[in-house]
Amino acid sequence: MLLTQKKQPIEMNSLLAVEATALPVMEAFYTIQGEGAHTGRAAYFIRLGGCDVGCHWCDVKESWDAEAHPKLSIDSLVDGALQYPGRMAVITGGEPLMHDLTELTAALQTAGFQTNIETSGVCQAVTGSWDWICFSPKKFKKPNPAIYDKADELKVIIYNQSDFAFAESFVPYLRPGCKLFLQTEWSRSNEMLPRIVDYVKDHPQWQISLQTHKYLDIP
Ligand SMILES: C[S@@+](CC[C@H](N)C(=O)[O-])C[C@H]1O[C@@H](n2cnc3c(N)ncnc32)[C@H](O)[C@@H]1O
Ligand SMILES: Nc1nc2[nH]cc(C(=O)O)c2c(=O)[nH]1
Ligand code: SF4
Ligand SMILES: [Mg+2]
Repeated sequence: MLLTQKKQPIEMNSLLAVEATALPVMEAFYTIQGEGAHTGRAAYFIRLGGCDVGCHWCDVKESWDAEAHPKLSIDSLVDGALQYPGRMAVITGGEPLMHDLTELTAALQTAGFQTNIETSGVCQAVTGSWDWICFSPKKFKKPNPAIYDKADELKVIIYNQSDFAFAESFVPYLRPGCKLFLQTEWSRSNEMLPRIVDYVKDHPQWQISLQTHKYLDIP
């Protein structure tokens, strides 16, 4: 009886250790946020594996298969971020909300990081504690409306003319003050950027977001 009582906590501890979250990580790197409201700020990016949205123009298709990427512990991810002076972390993917991000964001915030996410909003639930949510909805899979009143920034990719109406369709559901960005799909820049310029001049509640890291030739 005594033995059983003594052993139990040890078994519980080892069980907890086994269950501690690890996440599939395609890459993690320190760079400059190239897009949206925080453009130009130093940031540590953590790109998680796994996405089933299927955007045909996605610029990081290698991220889609979660199984193709090693699972890393939360501790090692936070340690990696702490190697650099910036204290803004951007969690992206793949579709990061495919994973439960409660532990990762808690650990990053405890370590002093601002937690930002790039998401299509396609998810069962919006997990994690976020200082900034960039919601980038896609026509290819409907977002979970749970993201609407949490988004700080709406960033819609403009591939063709119908994407302007798609972008506007989300506005009524967002919080007042949510920033509104239009970003050209990279390969369609020559055709769509002049149209985005005209659109923003006519609809000044919107701003242009460019993938400035691609012009700068940085990750
Ligand atoms: C690669 S996605 C990962 C995060 C999440 N799955 C999403 O789509 O928001 C990061 C950002 O890059 C944008 N993006 C992806 N491919 C792009 C492209 N070819 N041109 C412009 N933006 C692109 C996405 O819309 C999103 O805002
Ligand atoms: N520099 C840089 N800024 C970014 N902003 C969003 C990105 C992403 O892929 O989520 C991204 C990226 O891949 N690189
Ligand atoms: S949702 Fe994001 S990661 Fe997934 S395919 Fe679309 S752009 Fe790529
Ligand atoms: Mg990118």
